[in-house]
Amino acid sequence: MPTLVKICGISTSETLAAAIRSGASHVGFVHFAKSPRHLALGAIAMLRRQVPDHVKAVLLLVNPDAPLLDEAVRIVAPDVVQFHGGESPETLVRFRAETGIEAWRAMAVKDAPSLAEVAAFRGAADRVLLDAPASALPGGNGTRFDWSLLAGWQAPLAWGLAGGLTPANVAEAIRLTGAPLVDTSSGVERSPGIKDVDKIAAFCKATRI
Ligand SMILES: O=C(O)c1ccccc1N[C@@H]1O[C@H](COP(=O)(O)O)[C@@H](O)[C@H]1O
Repeated sequence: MPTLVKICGISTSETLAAAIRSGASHVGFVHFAKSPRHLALGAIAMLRRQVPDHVKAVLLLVNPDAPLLDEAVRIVAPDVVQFHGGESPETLVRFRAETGIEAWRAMAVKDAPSLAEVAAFRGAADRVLLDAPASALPGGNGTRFDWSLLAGWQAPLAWGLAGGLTPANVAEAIRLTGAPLVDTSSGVERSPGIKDVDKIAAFCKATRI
């Protein structure tokens, strides 16, 4: 089974096309004002319309309140919403029941007990994204967690690996963790918020091991 690849924080048609051409299974758009990758919902909707059916459009939100979530879903019509804050399992259950849209939840992994918290999202999230703990931002910091924590881990639901993945380390990350999906943002950028088409291509190529 090929590893699924999500390129997140896309903000231009050019880098979106590069991700699609390079074989990404998912492309992500960030709506979070503090992020260098933040886009207005209207701008995301325009890019989203350029995503072909075989690639899934992921909308990243951080602790959205109900009106923002409703508006974002109405304007963007994403295939997936990636919740990247402290959203509860109940919030995700309600979201999925009301919209029928796939819900992912990012989880900060700092130690073994934090991995145990993933089980609370079984039946609530369609997938969890294991990411490094928050620092300047809740995510998108280019930092990785200790992948050896995943040795022998039995995933209680579908999952993906995020945090500090780059073209240079993603193959090793897949080999070590067996991640079925890898997610990168800052690892394929020239500078914060500016994606690099060559790095996107190199990242996608490096996942085919
Ligand atoms: O990318 C952002 O700016 C961002 C902002 C707020 C929450 C999450 C964000 N990004 C996500 O964080 C992980 C890891 O990113 P990185 O590869 O370490 O840069 C990934 O899921 C991003 O989509």
